[in-house]
Amino acid sequence: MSISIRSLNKIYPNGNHALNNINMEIPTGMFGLLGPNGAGKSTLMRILVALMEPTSGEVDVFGYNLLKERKQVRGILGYLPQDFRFFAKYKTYEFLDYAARLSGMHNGRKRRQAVDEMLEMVGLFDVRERYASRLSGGMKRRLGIAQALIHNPRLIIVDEPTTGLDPEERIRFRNLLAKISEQNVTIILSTHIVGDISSTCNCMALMNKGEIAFFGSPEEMRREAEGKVWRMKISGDELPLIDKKYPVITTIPSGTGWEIQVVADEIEGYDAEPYPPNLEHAYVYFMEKKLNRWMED
Ligand SMILES: Nc1ncnc2c1ncn2[C@@H]1O[C@H](COP(=O)(O)OP(=O)(O)OP(=O)(O)O)[C@@H](O)[C@H]1O
Repeated sequence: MSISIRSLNKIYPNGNHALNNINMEIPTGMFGLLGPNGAGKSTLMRILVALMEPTSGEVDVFGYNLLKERKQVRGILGYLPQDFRFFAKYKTYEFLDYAARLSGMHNGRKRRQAVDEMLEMVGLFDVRERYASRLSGGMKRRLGIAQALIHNPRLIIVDEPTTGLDPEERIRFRNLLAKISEQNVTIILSTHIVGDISSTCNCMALMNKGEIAFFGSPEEMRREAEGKVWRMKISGDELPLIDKKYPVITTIPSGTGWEIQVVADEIEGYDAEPYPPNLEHAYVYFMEKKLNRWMED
C-alpha cells in the first residue's frame, strides 16, 4: 500500500464540506482519481502533498504519518499542481536545474547530468535552450512532470495534467506517465477526463461531492454499466425528446436521422439494442443513476 487514508474530512472556513469522511487504501502503481469539477479532487491532492491540513482524519504515506512527519513525506513525493507556472526568465534546462537545486542537489556535475537525463526522458532535450514560458502546452506539462521527478520521489501526485491538451499531446503525456510508473514510482493522477484513466491506471476511485463513489479497477467500474448501455436509431425529431429523457453519450448522423448511444436501466417506447459499455458509459451511469447527478444539471 502506498497511501492509507482514514476518516478524512475537510471543511473550508466558509463551511464547504469538500471531503466527507474519506477512507481509502491507495496501492502502488498508477492510481486514477476521477470526478467532475468540484468533487474534491484538488482538495484531497493538496492534503496529500502536505500543502493543506485536513479538518480531521489520518493519512499515512509509505508508512510516514502525514501530519506528524511532514518533512519525511515531502522528501519522498513530487507534485505537479493544476495551475503550475514557470518563471518567464528561465530557459527549459535552467528551470529544471533550479528545481534540482531547490531539492538539495548541490553537486553541479551530478545535477547537470540528472537534468540532461530527465530532459531526455520527458522528450524536451532538443528544446532545452527554449524559454520555458515559450513551450507548447504539452511540453509545459512534461516539464512540470520533470520538476516533480527530479529528486527521485517514490510518489508523484499530478493534478488534472491533460486539461487543455490536444489529443496527440494528451496521448504522449499518458504514455510518459505509464513509462514513469514502470520505474517503480507510484503515480496519483487526478482528472475529470475518463480516457486518462482507462488507458493507464490499474486502480481508480470515482469521487463525487466529497465522497468516494467507486473504488476498484477501471474494468470493474466498466462492468457496472453492463446491460445499461443502448444503441438506438432515431429520426431527427425524436432526438430532443430522448435527450431530455436519457443521458445521450454519442450522436452519429445516420441516413436522415441519428444513431445514438444512451445509458439507462431500460428503454421504454423505442427500439433499442444493448451495447457493450466502456468506462465513459460507466462514468455517466454512475453520475446519473447511482449518484442522481445527471438530472440536477
Ligand atoms: N479555498 C476554498 N474555500 C472554500 N471552498 C473551497 C475552496 N477550495 C475548494 N472549495 C470547494 O470545495 C469543493 C471541492 O473543490 P476542489 O477544488 O477540491 O474540487 P475538484 O474536484 O478538484 O474540482 P476542480 O477540478 O474544479 O478543481 C468545491 O465545492 C469547491 O467549491
